[in-house]
Amino acid sequence: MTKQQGKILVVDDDEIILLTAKMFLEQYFSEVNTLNIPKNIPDELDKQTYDVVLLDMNFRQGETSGKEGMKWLKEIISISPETSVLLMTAYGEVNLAVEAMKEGAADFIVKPWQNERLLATVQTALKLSDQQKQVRHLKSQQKILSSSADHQAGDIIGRSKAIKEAFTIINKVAKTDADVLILGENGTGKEVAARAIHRQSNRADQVFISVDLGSISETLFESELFGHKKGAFTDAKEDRTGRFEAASGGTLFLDEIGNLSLALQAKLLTVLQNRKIIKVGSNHPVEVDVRVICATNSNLYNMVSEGSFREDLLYRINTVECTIPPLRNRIEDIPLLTDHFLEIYCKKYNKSKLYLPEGVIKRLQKYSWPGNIRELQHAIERAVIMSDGNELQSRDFSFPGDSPKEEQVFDNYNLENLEAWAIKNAIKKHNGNISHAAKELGLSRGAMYRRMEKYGI
Ligand SMILES: Nc1ncnc2c1ncn2[C@@H]1O[C@H](COP(=O)(O)OP(=O)(O)OP(=O)(O)O)[C@@H](O)[C@H]1O
Repeated sequence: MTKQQGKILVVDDDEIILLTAKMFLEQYFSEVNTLNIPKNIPDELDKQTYDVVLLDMNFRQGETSGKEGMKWLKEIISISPETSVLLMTAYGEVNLAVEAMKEGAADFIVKPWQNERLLATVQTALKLSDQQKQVRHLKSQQKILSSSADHQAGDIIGRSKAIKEAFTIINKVAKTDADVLILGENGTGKEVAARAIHRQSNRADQVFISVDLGSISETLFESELFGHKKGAFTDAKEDRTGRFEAASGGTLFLDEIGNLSLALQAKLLTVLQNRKIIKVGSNHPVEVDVRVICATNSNLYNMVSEGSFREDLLYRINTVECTIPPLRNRIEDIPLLTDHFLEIYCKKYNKSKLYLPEGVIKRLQKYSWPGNIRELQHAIERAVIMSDGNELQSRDFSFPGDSPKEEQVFDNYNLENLEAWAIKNAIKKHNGNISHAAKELGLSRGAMYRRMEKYGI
């Protein structure tokens, strides 16, 4: 008979009860452990996660109040909320057991038990615990997904020779489970490419979770990626599922991998090698089944020679490399992309279809687009908002460096104008590298993006 997967813990001060329960339950469930001292419960739950705990109500000779059982019930629920607790009561203590169910126990078993009834009750409790885990998993996925929903994009648009080379790699690698490293300047569409790989993969009906490693602080890195146990640190008010676990079964996109410190690179490497995570505050490894796609705008090979990126991590993540070309090297794609964004923004701002004259397209193709497609997208959005009539004009676009307004900025010392000017020029100076520009301005990447959004850059 194949045993059902399930970890059961039986807690009772009576060794005979422990032995009988263990011998019986072990025939049906994959792991059954026992404890005769309830005060060891917290340590045991810290070591491993149990699906079901069978808990005695009284642990002292002659004691029938059930107070101790109630205390441990609350403790178990607070340490491990997804564990189903079954209380074991003596005949006549049924009222107490009902009281315990109000406190969160899944059910109760009257001692001496009938084996079939014990088996059925434990099986139901196991199912309940599985469902609770699924609900928690879905909730945390939902939370993470809704926070990244704004960044979702459609298919990769483009027909230039340069982007077709990237398509070839994407199509070849998608069906495999190989780890992929996507390289390219900021805003070229690395995340769009990662989503395209996911959509064509065997994991397409599972989640795609994206993490911007550049915006996670050093202290929160482990908790964000691997999760934490309640109480692991001051702000850990409840258990938290990390991105690796939430992405299990699907694809995890690690953006800006070049921004990780050497210490965090070592932690990430261990997880990528073992495919197991350990939550902060726990010492119990959890297996994760994720396909990892990394991206960066940094030159990781240079970083390896400078000693700021681990060579072993680079070779762990770059099984296949795919470079997304900058927009200035694929100007043939500009008409397609502008059409695409015009459609989106005309709809968004309730404008009737806008036309882009040939001359304006040529002007757009002459510009170097240091912020790549993201910059083009913002430029079109701003032009749609500014436009009158059904045609966009060159004046509806403002290109840093060629606008006479640039000089006027200093006429009135308006701080917002000055800030927008500084941001645009820092991006230009660093050839579209947002991280480097943000560093020069003394901003985090997150703060930089918020300001770019604000000023429509
Ligand atoms: N080929 C494309 N077709 C349509 N939209 C695109 C394309 N490539 C990029 N975009 C859009 O451009 C913006 C930037 O894309 P994305 O976030 O994928 O770039 P990135 O290279 O990952 O940027 P970063 O390096 O800053 O993280 C997004 O809004 C995305 O929808």
